[in-house]
Order: sequence, then C-alpha cells, then structure tokens
Amino acid sequence: MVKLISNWCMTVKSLPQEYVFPKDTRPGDQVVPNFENCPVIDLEKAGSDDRNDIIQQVLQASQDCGLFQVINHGVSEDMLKDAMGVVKEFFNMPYEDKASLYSLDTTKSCRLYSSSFDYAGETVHRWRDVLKHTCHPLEECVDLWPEKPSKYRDVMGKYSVELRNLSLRILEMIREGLELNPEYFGDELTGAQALLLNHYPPCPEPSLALGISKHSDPNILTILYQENVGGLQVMKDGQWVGIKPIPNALVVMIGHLLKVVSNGKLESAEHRAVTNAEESRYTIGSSINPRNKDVVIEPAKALLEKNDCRPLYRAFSYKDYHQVYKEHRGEGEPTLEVFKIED
Ligand SMILES: O=C(O)CCC(=O)C(=O)O
Ligand SMILES: [Fe+2]
Repeated sequence: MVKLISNWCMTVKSLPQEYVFPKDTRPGDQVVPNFENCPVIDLEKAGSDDRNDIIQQVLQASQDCGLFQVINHGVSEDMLKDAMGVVKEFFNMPYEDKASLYSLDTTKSCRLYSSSFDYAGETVHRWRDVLKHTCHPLEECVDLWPEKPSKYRDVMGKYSVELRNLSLRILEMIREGLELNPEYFGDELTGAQALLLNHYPPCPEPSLALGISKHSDPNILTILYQENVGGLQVMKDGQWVGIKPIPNALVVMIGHLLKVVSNGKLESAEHRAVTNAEESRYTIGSSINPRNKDVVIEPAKALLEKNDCRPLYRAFSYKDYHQVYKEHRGEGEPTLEVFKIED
C-alpha cells in the first residue's frame, strides 16, 4: 500500500492483511471500559496556597497511573481550537501539497509518514498517518515546517511554546514533590521538544487494527490533546481502559526517562490508540526530550540518598536508550528491563 493511509483508505472495504494485528494484541470486539477514576487535576490552584496539595495530586497520579488529565491548565480554548483546526486542515489537504514532507528517513527533523517509525521492519502496520517535527528552539526548526496551510507555522509555533511552558510547570511540580535540586529539569533533560500530529482515518475493521500499539513514551513527558474523539487506552491493573475526552482537557503522560529519574517511583503509562469506523481522529502530542544524545539518564542521586534506597536502574545514555527502544520496536516495559539492576 502506498504512503499515507488517508490516500487510499476510502477505497477499501476490508482491512488489508498487513494491518491485521495478531489475536493476542488486537483490540477485538470486547468493549473496553472507560477509566472512571482517571485523575483530573485542576491546575488553577497550583499558583495558590493549595500548591502543595496540587503537587501531591500530581505525584500520586503519576505514581498510580503514569497518566492524568489537567484542566484549567492555562492553554486557552481558542488556542486548542486553532491548533486542532490547522492540524485537520493539514491532513485534509490533497496529497500533492504534503508530498514533499513525506519521508522514511527517521533522521529528518520534520517528516510525514505512516504507521510507526519502522514501516519497513515492522510485522504489522499501524492505522495512522503522522507529521512529526522538532519545535524547540522554535527559530531553529520553524523553517522546516509545512508552508501550507498558511497559518500552520504561526499557530503551531504559538501552540508549541505554550505546551512547552505547561510541560515545564508540571515538571517543576514534580521536581518540588520529589525534592530534587532546582536545576534538575534543566536544559540537559528537557531542552528539546517535538510535536507529533496523529491522524487516524476511519478504519474498516477497528477490532483488528491499532492506530498505535502498546508502548510507553520514550521521553521525559508527553502532553496530548485528543479533542472529543476517544481512542487512547491505557493499561491499568492488567486491563485496557479508555481515556474519555474531557472538553479542553489535556492528557499528561510520564515518559520512560522520568520513570528512571524517579527510580521507579513514578510510573510510565503503557498505552495504545484504537481506531473507529465512523470518523477521523486527530491528536496533537507534545514531547519533552533531552537536548542531546549523550546526556546520562539515571535515578536522581538526591532521591536515593533521601530515601536511603538502591538504584533500580543503571545509568545509561539517551543514545543507548534509543538503540534499545528501536530494537524492541517501541514495546513498552521490555525496553526499560534492559537497564534494570537485578536484586
Ligand atoms: O493519539 C493518541 O491517542 C496516542 C498518541 C501516542 O501515544 C503517541 O503519539 O505516542
Ligand atoms: Fe504515546
């Protein structure tokens, strides 16, 4: 099948074989319940006398679920609407207007592709098209972004700056809660950011397909906007549960690297995205990453000393992590197992 799913999906009535997941990993026909107790944290109070309470909520949610939703987070409704509008406009342009961005070269800092980062190597394709690009520092990346729609650079530039600020605010709460030194989440660990725009076109057989298979995010922190079409599911107590969209809320996910920094105190949610037959689903992910590949990721020493505990993970470079992540094709926990210190 050629390039983007959206180029051909309307012409097929059944799911092409290359998109059919094995029985044990496909969603199947079972109805997945919503995650009723998914923590929803009101960030409005984070600047008041209740700050400590909010910090505890963030830590507790990160510990229990590795994921939570935030409301009153400071990103305006208009900003969310504008960003989602421009993302939909982008994916709905004729292919010729997007063709120059299409690439299988994973080293490109702005590229449009389909499925996962490893289309050629994967055994099953995922039902999604993606535009991924770096976005910080903005002036170093923006010239590589799509020129069409004409508002793209302006709107997504503002969106990425706001999402970066929000990510750093949340990381600051985590830092305070874990009692790490004030510089801990400095440029080394958080100096890079990428936007991932996901498009999941209507799928002829959603029970056999996945938009994204089970994984944990290979980063420090992700903030995802999923508007009003559900599809994100998280593994909770051995079961898949759905993250029901809340108007204007954002989903925060703890990445693998933050799990290691916290010496396993914070969880990194294993999640996936399912598709549906009726309508396209669009999501916007903002990912906070270390600035360079040589940075050392390890359990924070201050945390180990304070709690008088041994490190659960050995120190590794971000580069080594990426290598292992690729070898495991993005699978969730097996990636981190490689860096675990045995008892
Ligand atoms: O679109 C979604 O619901 C999930 C996206 C995601 O997990 C990712 O891009 O890493
Ligand atoms: Fe993810």
